[in-house]
Amino acid sequence: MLGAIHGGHSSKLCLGSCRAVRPSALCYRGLVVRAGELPPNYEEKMQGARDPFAGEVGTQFTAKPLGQADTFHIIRPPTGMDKVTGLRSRRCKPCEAGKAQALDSLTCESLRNQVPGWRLVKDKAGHTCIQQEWKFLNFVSSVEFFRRVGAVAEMEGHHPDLHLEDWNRVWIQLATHSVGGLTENDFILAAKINDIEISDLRQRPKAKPRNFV
Ligand SMILES: C[C@H](O)[C@H](O)[C@H]1CNC2=NC(N)=NC(=O)C2=N1
Repeated sequence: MLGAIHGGHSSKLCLGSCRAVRPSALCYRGLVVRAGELPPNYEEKMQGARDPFAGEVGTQFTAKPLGQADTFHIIRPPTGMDKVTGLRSRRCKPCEAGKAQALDSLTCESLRNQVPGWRLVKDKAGHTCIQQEWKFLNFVSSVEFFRRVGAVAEMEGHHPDLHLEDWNRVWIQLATHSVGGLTENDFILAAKINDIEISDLRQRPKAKPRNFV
């Protein structure tokens, strides 16, 4: 459960989850709100937040605590930290046609460097997309991989093009169809797809013959 946001900016990068000290109210940038009325895009602001240190709690965080004595506080990570903590921890944003712009090639190249295994290609319509290929144990494992990817895509509201041929050869293409090119959503989803556990689906390395002595 996340707590109040201490108005100050932490100079330390603090990662980890937050724990309520005593859930009585939230002090958000000096504004005390009831826990039920979380400010908008609260999760985004809490990215990389952490538990307060004992000393911080003990000293009420500073001489001038922003919340009530019994609010619970979180030291916010420095502004813009989400750019540093990586694509995997970010969320895709809904993109309506005409509102989002496709990324330029320089930006695509730098984002591509953050998603190992993916490469920039042209899809069948000639639009730039990113693609990665896999080979799985069998047809069932390939379909299970699609199921796992589908769950992440639905969670993010951003969807890949899934291809499966020769019963266990899989490739995925990612592009933002509403802009006809690549947006950050594609790289965020690519990073999350890279995080999917697939060791149970891959071809097992050929067992070496064991010498029975
Ligand atoms: C509103 C919402 O963002 C759109 O319907 C989403 C759904 N999933 C999507 N997935 C992809 N790959 N491209 C899109 O443009 C897209 N649009």
